[in-house]
This record gives sequence, structure tokens and C-alpha cells, in this order.
Amino acid sequence: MSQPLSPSHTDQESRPSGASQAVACRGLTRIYGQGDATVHAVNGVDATFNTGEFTAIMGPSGSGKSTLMHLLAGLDNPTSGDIVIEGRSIVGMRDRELTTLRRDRLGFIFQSFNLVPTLTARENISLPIRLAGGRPDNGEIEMLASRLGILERLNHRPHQLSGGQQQRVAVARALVTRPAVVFADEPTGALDLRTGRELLESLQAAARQRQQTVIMVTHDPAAAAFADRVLILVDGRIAHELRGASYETIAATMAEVGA
Ligand SMILES: Nc1ncnc2c1ncn2[C@@H]1O[C@H](COP(=O)(O)OP(=O)(O)OP(=O)(O)O)[C@@H](O)[C@H]1O
Repeated sequence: MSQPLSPSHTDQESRPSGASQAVACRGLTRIYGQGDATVHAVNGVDATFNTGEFTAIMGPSGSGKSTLMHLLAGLDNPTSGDIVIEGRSIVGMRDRELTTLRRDRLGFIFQSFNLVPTLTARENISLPIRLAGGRPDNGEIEMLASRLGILERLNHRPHQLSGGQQQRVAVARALVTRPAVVFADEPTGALDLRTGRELLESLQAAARQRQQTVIMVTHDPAAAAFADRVLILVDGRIAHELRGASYETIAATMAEVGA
């Protein structure tokens, strides 16, 4: 990596004119357990996620994908190493500061949708904006809902929606604040092919048209083929980095690492 990681450097006005780094980690390590039960879930990972880049993280089961993503998103603390988001180290950051950073700059699409049952889809989508004291932009909400195929469902409550529709409401909620970085954990896991494709196109549009940085964990080479870059983890380390790879190349590389 050619760009500095340290916040004291990236904060300077003389930022390099090329791609800027939205998220970076150095020597990132997360060890679970002790003695014989020690697991190096993430083992000295160096990685940079440039602004507007869509990265898929793949690897065999247990290779450390979820652990890496949780660390990058500030949801877990590393055993050692550093994580920098938009020029600021989040390791050792005070809870309040980290909470504000998460609310204002990061978006999350996790398998558990965590929709509020008493609110309609539209109200769920606008919740993060209201919580931050802002006023929801209905045009923006409807554009996202239309792209995700849930425009006709905006007045429904979660129990009136299918699992896939609930997931798409959660995606719209994650994107509506236009977070600088979007973290997605198996976002297409519960979706049929067409709906999964719509969701991936939304993530691709977020990266290409709005310069949002997207980091997605997936088992599916077809989903990863929507990304600009694929990182393949093996035993907590990055074993392969593919750029602009096709489904076939991704599937073959996954087969090579035994996934
Ligand atoms: N809380 C924990 N305590 C102990 N070990 C853990 C914990 N969380 C994860 N691990 C271990 O760390 C390793 C990496 O787990 P992780 O969930 O990050 O893998 P993954 O690649 O996301 O797996 P999968 O594809 O199966 O979801 C695994 O060996 C797992 O058993």
C-alpha cells in the first residue's frame, strides 16, 4: 500500500490526489480463547478499502470473514493492530465517539434485520435520519424502494412483509443516510435470484454513483462477481486478491482454497 495509514498523516491537507482510503487496517489480529483452545480468527491482516470501491470478502467457513468485518466496523476489538476509518484510528476510540462515527458515517446490513415491528417500512427506512435529528427525504426513500422492488410495500409493517422484503427494507434503511462505508454480511443469503440481484445492483450503484465504500461478506461467487475486488481469506489471512473477476474465476479460486 502506498498511502499512509496513520491518522496524523491522512488528516493532512496534502492528501494524495489518487484514490483515497475509506477504511484501512494494519497487522489486524483477533485471537479467541486461550491455551489449546486459542484461535487466530484474524491473523495479521493488512488491507485498504478505497473510497467508492465495492469489496467482497470470501473464504471457507471459519476463515475469519465475519470477525474481520466486525473489527473493521468497530463492533469488536482487535487483539492487536490498527483500524483507520476516514483518517481516524478507531482502536481505543471512546465509546461515544465510536457510536457517533457509526451513526453518521457507517451503514450496516446484517442477517438479522432488526426492523421495528410497530413502524411501517417507510418509517423504518427513515428511522436513522430521524434519530440523527434530520428530516427524511421522501424522494430518496422512494428511489431506493423502487430500485429494491419494495415501492408498493412502504406502508406495510414488518409482519406484513416476506423475509426477503424485510431484508430489502433493512437495506434501504442502511443506504438512506448515504453512509460513507456500508458493511454487509451475507446480504443475499435469504433472497431469491432476482431479488438478490436487485440488492447487489443497489450496492454497486451506491459505490459507482455515490462513491460509497461497500464491504460485503459472501459465500456466493455470483454475488462476489458484482464487486470490484474480492479478498479471499484462509485461516485468518488474505490468501488471494482478485480484481474485476468473473464468476468462473472467483469460483475456481474458491475451489482452490478448499471452499
Ligand atoms: N466468540 C468466539 N469465541 C471463540 N471462537 C470464535 C468466536 N467467534 C469466532 N470464533 C472462531 O474464529 C474463527 C473465525 O470465525 P468467523 O465467524 O469469523 O468465520 P467466518 O469465515 O465468518 O465463518 P462462516 O463462513 O462459517 O460464517 C472460527 O474458527 C470460529 O470458530
